Amino acid sequence: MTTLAITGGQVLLPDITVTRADVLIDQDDGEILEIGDDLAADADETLDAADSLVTPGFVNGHCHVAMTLLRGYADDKPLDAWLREDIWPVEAELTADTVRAGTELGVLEMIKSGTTAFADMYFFVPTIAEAVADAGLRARLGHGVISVAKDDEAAREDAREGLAVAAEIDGMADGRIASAFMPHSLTTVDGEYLEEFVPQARELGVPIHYHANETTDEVVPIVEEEGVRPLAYAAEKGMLEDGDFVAHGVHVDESEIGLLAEAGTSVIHCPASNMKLASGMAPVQRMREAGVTVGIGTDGAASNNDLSMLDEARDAAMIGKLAADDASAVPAEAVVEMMTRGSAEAIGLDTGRLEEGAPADLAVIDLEEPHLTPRHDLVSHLAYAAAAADVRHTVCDGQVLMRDREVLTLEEDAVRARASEAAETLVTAAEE
Ligand SMILES: CSC[C@H]1O[C@@H](n2cnc3c(O)ncnc32)[C@H](O)[C@@H]1O
Ligand SMILES: [Zn+2]
Repeated sequence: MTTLAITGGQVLLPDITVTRADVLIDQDDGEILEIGDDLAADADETLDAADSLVTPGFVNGHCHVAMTLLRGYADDKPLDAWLREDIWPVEAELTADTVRAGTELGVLEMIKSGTTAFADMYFFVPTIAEAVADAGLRARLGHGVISVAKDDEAAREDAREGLAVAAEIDGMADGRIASAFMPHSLTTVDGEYLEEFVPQARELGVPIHYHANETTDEVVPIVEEEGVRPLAYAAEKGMLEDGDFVAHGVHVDESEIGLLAEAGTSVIHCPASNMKLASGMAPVQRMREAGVTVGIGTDGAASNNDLSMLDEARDAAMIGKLAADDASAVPAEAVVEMMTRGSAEAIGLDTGRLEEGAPADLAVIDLEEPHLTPRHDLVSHLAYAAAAADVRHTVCDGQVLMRDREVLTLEEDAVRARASEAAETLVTAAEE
């Protein structure tokens, strides 16, 4: 057995308290062996965590990772115009090569900001899976299915690809990669295709993930045409079951919150994207009170514009209070729970907690910074004050992915150069 000890740090436990302890990891199994005092002596390797907080790796519950290529390409528009006028035309020019370059840039940013697991909906998913496997992260990935603006055969082909990709990649990278069936949203995939393909995803045994109730533009047509709220419509189509998870959930009413809680379908809150696209304020406090599992996600880098879960945590706390008109709503403990275990449970990956027997996925945050001084409350610092640049080390599945701010699984300069070139190629192709 090869062992790694994280020594001298303050450790964030599953009950969201902090204690002084070392963490001993079995690197062969990728599991935490013990959390306690003086565990360095028997370890083969150590990572210094003095003056640092050892936290579960952050779990980004909803992303489009290769959209790093479109960071800053189109800003300051609402969702529908942004997608139709800017994003979808350029995404039509994506290739496996450009998606690989964008994914590498995205996972590099994730590792540098302490994220060890994420859920992602995009195109060229086997290529994304390979890049995630090589970088050493954990992910649940799916091909985003869209039927609008396609003829019947093209729409079916897209849905068939969604199922085939889910079957192909599930369990890759020694189980670090899982899959899901991912219809883009309830308004961009026609009901007939949902009825045909969702049961096939159930047979495959994978969860369903989709954008839901993100803007009022997505709610009104369903209410008008179907006579029910969007999540009641989703339930009719078999898309609201235990293990399923929806992104955004901004415009959900009490009846839909009840449906989510009853079904065991989770919500991934994307506060930065919701603010930037002016989509609205999700009722996070209300959903949590009703027993809905809520995780946190960045959405893509084109609507955020970064992939830092620490930024997202602060945004979630701030907008959660505003939405509830209550400064005690969505407190620091809730945010820290949502960005770790909450997201992990929502996307169905076994991670997000530091305890014996749990997967060894963690980040070490350097506390020796002016903005993290004094240290009254480290949970508060994680929710409100820590930033991506404070992450010293990142470990996933027992493997050190970043040591002393140096990423070991990717060559940073080369990744940035390839991504810049791919972004240029993509945008040029879209302009021709
Ligand atoms: C079909 S793959 C995923 C698809 O989703 C687009 N997208 C990015 N951000 C959002 C968002 O906030 N709401 C809805 N759709 C979004 C992305 O550009 C891809 O086309
Ligand atoms: Zn999204």
